[in-house]
Amino acid sequence: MDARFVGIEELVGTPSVAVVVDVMRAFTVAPWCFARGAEKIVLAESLDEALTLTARHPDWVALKDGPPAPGFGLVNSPGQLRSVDLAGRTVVQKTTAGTVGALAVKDAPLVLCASFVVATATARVLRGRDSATFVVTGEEGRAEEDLACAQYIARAVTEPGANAAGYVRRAAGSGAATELATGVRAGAHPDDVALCLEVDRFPFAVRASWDGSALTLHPYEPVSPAG
Ligand SMILES: O=C(O)[C@H](CS(=O)(=O)O)OP(=O)(O)O
Ligand SMILES: [Mg+2]
Repeated sequence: MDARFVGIEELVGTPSVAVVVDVMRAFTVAPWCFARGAEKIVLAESLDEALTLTARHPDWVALKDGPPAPGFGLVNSPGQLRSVDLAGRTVVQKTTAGTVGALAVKDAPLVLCASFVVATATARVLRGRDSATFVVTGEEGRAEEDLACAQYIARAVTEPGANAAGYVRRAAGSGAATELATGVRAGAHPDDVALCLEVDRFPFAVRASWDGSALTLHPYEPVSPAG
């Protein structure tokens, strides 16, 4: 598989397959929402749009990064989310990097939102594809945690069972991990870094598709053989 690794600003045209990587924390959080029972996640373009959507749909719940804020019932923290019951709920997610990256490739025929917790499932969806564009969402395409995860997934496509340890070590040493661990990033839980570094916590991938009015995430089961 021909793998390209680009920042959001470096995207040119519409890729046929896009894998949007945000390890810390948007696309670790999204699978956690599904694990806690969420039915779908709607990606908002702005905080205002997130609040407009939840005003229109009072049973939906808005999630943003940074500190807790009025109108947002959830924060972008896997450590905080893992004890929240989201059974049947629709989550509206808006973050600084991850959701922006997914919206930047919304016209691509296949968009996957990925992190270490869904790495192998994501690789299995990609198996057999000629090419994939990995969108490295953090730090203008240079975020080490996102790049390491993207490179691991690309490798796992052609090398099932590839050892993730070196990639996880790179992510553990990233600036984002340090910021989360030292309280620089608001809305964090002490377990966030560890939860973001868990490889294959979940057996499903996460697919983004346009549902007519919004880019919406759902769990997506790979159909290719296991591995
Ligand atoms: O919530 C996060 O960890 C980040 C916040 S920021 O990029 O450091 O401002 O957002 P994300 O979109 O999940 O990378
Ligand atoms: Mg990030």
